[in-house]
Amino acid sequence: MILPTTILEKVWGRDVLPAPFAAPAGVRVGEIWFEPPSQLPDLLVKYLFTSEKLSVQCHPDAAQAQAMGAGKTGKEECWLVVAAEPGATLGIGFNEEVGAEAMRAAALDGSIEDLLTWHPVQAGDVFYIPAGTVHAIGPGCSIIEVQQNEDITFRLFDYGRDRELHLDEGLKVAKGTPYDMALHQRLPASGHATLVDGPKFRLDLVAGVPDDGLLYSYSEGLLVVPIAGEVLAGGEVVSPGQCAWSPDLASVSFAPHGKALVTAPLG
Ligand SMILES: O=P(O)(O)OC[C@H]1O[C@@H](O)[C@@H](O)[C@@H](O)[C@@H]1O
Repeated sequence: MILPTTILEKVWGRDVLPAPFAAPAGVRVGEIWFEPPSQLPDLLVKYLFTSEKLSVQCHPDAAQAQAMGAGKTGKEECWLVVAAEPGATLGIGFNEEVGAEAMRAAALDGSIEDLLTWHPVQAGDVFYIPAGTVHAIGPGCSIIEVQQNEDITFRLFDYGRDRELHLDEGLKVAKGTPYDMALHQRLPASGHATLVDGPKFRLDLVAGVPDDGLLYSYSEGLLVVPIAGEVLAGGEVVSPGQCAWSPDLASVSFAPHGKALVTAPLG
């Protein structure tokens, strides 16, 4: 079942999108969401298109979201950079440990931007972002994001834009630590790759036809996101730029030379 999309306009979005997407006239598209189906409500897949920096922000985990009355599951996310302009960077984690008071002061005067580690990126970079990680996506990126389906973002700093900040909530959950580079990887030139294996979801790159191990791992409902070539799911042709739900991986047909992401919730 191909999922319907919702387009979100963002101050940092783009009015010209890479194929196969097209922005409606006059709309600065920041995010395209694939609406989660009732059979699999826990995960949200989005494309992000950036022309400016996103806010410096963080997300709570489940316990924090519940304690704050802000949600149930919290939000962990994973980014796959599908295209990046030369010099594109993602701010993730801090260059050095930052204490809560120093972080508050840096968020208030904007110097938090300079305390972040700006990682140079290219197509194929993958970053898992645990709850509490302070981050800011930079301009010039097209990203596929897989996230827990809860829309809680605490903005710490927004470059003086006229948008709401959530400094007190954000500082309760923000970790003032460097990013753990063990959570970064690059897509291999060939072959399958497990990109995320918990705690909240699993995400794999399927290159060509999945092996038995992968079929076993995805024996229940999943989302499939073709990135090169089409797949067949539930009798529908699913193309790059689309996302489909399937009751299991065995019901999806992959082209021998195609590439697709598959993802399913864990726990
Ligand atoms: O608060 P802004 O800058 O609009 O960014 C909001 C966006 O941030 C990204 O890092 C992701 O977490 C997206 O899921 C989220 O929608």
